[in-house]
Amino acid sequence: MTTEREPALVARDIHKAFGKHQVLRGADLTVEPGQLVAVVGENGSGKSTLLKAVAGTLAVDRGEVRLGGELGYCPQDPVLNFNLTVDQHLQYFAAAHKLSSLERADELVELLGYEKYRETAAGDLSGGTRQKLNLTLALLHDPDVLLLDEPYQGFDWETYLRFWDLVDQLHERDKAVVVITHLVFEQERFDVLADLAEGRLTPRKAAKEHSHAGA
Ligand SMILES: Nc1ncnc2c1ncn2[C@@H]1O[C@H](COP(=O)(O)OP(=O)(O)OP(=O)(O)O)[C@@H](O)[C@H]1O
Repeated sequence: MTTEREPALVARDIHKAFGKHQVLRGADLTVEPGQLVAVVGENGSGKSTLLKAVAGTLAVDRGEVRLGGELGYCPQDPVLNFNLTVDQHLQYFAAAHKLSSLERADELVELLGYEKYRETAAGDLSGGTRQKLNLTLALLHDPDVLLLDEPYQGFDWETYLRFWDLVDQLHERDKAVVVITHLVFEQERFDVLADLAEGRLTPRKAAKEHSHAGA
């Protein structure tokens, strides 16, 4: 018996212009729980604009977004307070999400390998470490839908591989994950590639084996 589930994310007919520049012109995206989706497209095609629109940090001109659960958004530019330490960021975000413990934060810091910077102010961190903190903050409340805008910029190779271990774990736990990527070699990791061109998204199945097929 198959049970119909609500999509994790539905974005419909998203339009966004900056002045006369129509960047999004009716973009549609549906993501199911447990789906890993790549948004690909040329520089300037509107990928970050789309994610901001879906995350609700940018007002759209037209269109609708529906989420089937809690959202986590990791923007391209870390939004950190440079005067606060890593630990202070974790504590404030945990409080904002009303989390009773920092267990998940500890796990993520360890997995991304930046424990030794916990007492360091964000302003003194390297770009890659700031990005690790940015990603940790997006994942802290264990969201159901994750939007990641080139989340591994500045990561060294080891951290990049750990990032993918983390995404695999989320995938297995039925989280919906949308990642903006430029890297052709990693496209086989995804269930769906959504091409953004001329303001619209065209989804196509990635070449990988579909572990969820028929499940
Ligand atoms: N706040 C803004 N004001 C004016 N124009 C903007 C603004 N934000 C984005 N744009 C323009 O919208 C277009 C799409 O930008 P966006 O950053 O979404 O592209 P992208 O596909 O993510 O690019 P990249 O691959 O280079 O990261 C670009 O032409 C950009 O200059």
